[in-house]
Order: sequence, then structure tokens, then C-alpha cells
Amino acid sequence: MSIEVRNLQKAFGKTVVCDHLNLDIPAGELVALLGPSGSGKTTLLRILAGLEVPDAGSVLFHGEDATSTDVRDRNVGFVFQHYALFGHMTIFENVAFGLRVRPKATRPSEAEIKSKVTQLLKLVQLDWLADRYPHQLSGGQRQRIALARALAVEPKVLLLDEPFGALDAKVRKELRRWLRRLHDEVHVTSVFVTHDQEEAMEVADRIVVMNEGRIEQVGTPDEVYDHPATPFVLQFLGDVNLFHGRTEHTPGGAAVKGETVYVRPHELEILAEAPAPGEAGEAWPATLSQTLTVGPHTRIEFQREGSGGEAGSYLDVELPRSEYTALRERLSLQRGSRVWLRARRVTRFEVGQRAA
Ligand SMILES: Nc1ncnc2c1ncn2[C@@H]1O[C@H](COP(=O)(O)OP(=O)(O)OP(=O)(O)O)[C@@H](O)[C@H]1O
Repeated sequence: MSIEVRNLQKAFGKTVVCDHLNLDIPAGELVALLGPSGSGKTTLLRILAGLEVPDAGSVLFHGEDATSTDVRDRNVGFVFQHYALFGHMTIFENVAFGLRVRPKATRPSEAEIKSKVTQLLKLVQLDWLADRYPHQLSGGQRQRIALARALAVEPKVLLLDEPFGALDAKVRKELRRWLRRLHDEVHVTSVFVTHDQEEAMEVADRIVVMNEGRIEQVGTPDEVYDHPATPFVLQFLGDVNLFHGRTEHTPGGAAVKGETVYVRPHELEILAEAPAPGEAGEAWPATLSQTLTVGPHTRIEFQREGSGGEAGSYLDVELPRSEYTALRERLSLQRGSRVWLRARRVTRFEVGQRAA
């Protein structure tokens, strides 16, 4: 089922949490709402669910206005970060719950419930845990059961709020891939909230980047990473080095037009000497100040040289560990080494600002 959000507004007191939001989610997509804490992701999700009422605007499910439809009639499934399973029920009964509480007319038979729950437990690859109780499961297993329980009632839309937030890094990673595969099997339109850009990039078909109640950009993971629409998106999706580019005074001198140049750490290469005049790419002289190796990557911190206002500021370069080791040998790199850093790729944004 497709979801459309039209001109949605919501404020808590004076805090505007959803600021004229417009969004189209085609049926069957897996979409991530990504943004920092307080950007309005959860509030948007709760409005989609019918747990929160917007001040203005509308939500359409499959083209029909669902803004005032009760949460029970929206046919949505939820999975939350701390989605407590019923502790006194077995895993099987937890998953069966949504089917058993249906009104008699639409309640499946006992045989149908058994077959459906077994099928769902197989889908989340935990059928061998059917007779256990929630406290006997790991956190990751519990979240998979929570998903099976949400899917049991065949929701038209699945809403997940930081579903893996409470789990440790390794389990989170496993569950992300698992969620992606699961979605490829069931194809239910799904929206999940996360503040983790890696999680969004790895799992989602499309990412909605939110900031201060507004949508900054909607796009595939590649689109938002390679072609960020705003400086916020660029900076939120990964580390970046920042340079202040040229500044122009507009006629009359009332306003200053500037430019900021952004380069990601893995887009900088280390050269022993200044590039020859006319060679492509911008380059900056810098001094190596320290290196840090974490797993397969080495992060090398440099300080800019020169006499401009940015002399002394730090620049990060990131290389695969083996590549850095080879380069260190070749250029005899050590703390204090003077090199040039050349950008393979830069992103520029104009900054229009009033002159002081
Ligand atoms: N019921 C409420 N009453 C008052 N303020 C609220 C309420 N719910 C949310 N807020 C405020 O609205 C803003 C957005 O909250 P929301 O939970 O939607 O953001 P979020 O992007 O999901 O953040 P997080 O990642 O921290 O959950 C926050 O400033 C929050 O304090």
C-alpha cells in the first residue's frame, strides 16, 4: 500500500516538529527516516501509525485519506526499540496473539493459526524457539519475534522505530541484513526510523533525511550520498573536511556571497610534492600530525599549512590500512612530514549571508 504525506504540520508548544512535510512512499518500498535526535522522525512515524494527530495536513494510504482513521483500522504493524513481548506467553502464543484477538467473524481457525504462526517463525528463522518464553531469548531473537508478531496480522504497512537500537553493534549488523532479506520476501511497505546513517544506507530502498522538522532530501542511498542536496545531508551522511572557498562581495557591498568546499576523507590523496601547475584537482600543503588505525582503515590527521585563516586547521584522510602502510614506506611518512593533499572529488555549496 502506498503512503502519501501532504503538507503535514505538527508542533508541541512552540516547537515545530513536522514543518510542512510532503512525502510519497510507493507500495512495497522500504524507506528509512534518517536524522539526528529531535528532528521529528518518531513524530512522523507516529502520525503515520495514527498514534499522533497532526495539526494540519493529511496522510493518504493507497490514495485514500486516512488522517482521521483510528489506529486500529489502519492495518499497520509496529516494531519498537523496546517492544516488550508478553512475558507469560510462549513465543508461539506471542506471534499468534494478533490473530486470536480478532473478532470471531474474522478469526482464523486453530489449524490456520498454527500453520500461519509456524510459517512466520520459519520466515524469521526461529521456529525452533516456538515453545520458549521471551526471557529465554537474546535481544536480537526477541526483535525478530516482534517482527513476526507484527507481520502475523498481514499489515499493509510496517512501521519500525529504531528496531535494533538497543542491540549491540554486531547483532545490529546481522539484523539489518536480515531485515533487508525479509523485506525482499514479503514486500510490505515499510518505514523505519533510525539515526544511524550506515543502517539507513545498508537497509533502505530510499532514505528520507530529516532535520529540525523538515525533509532535507529524499533519495536512494547512492543519490543522497553522492549528490547531497544540502550541506546538512552531506555532513550527516559521513565525515567531511571543510574549506572556505572564495568570497565575493555583491555590488553595493551589502551582502557577501561565499562558498564552502567539502571533501570526504577517502577522497583526499597524499602526494609528496605539489602537483604540477595545470594538473587537475585542488591541493593543499599540510603536515602529518597523527595516525589512527581501526580495523582495516587508517585515519591520518594533518594540519594545514600556509598563511591564510585556515592554516593550522585539521584535515582527515582515510585509506585502507594496507595502502597506507605501503605509502608510509614509499614517502617515509612520520609525524611532522610535509605533504600535499589533493582532492579527487569536491562538493561545493554557496553560502549567502548578510555582511556584518
Ligand atoms: N508528546 C510530546 N510532547 C512534547 N514534545 C514532544 C512530544 N513528542 C516529541 N516531542 C518533541 O518533538 C521533537 C521531535 O521529537 P521526535 O521524537 O519526533 O524526534 P526524533 O527525530 O525521533 O528524535 P529521537 O531520535 O531522539 O527519537 C523533540 O524536540 C521532542 O522533544
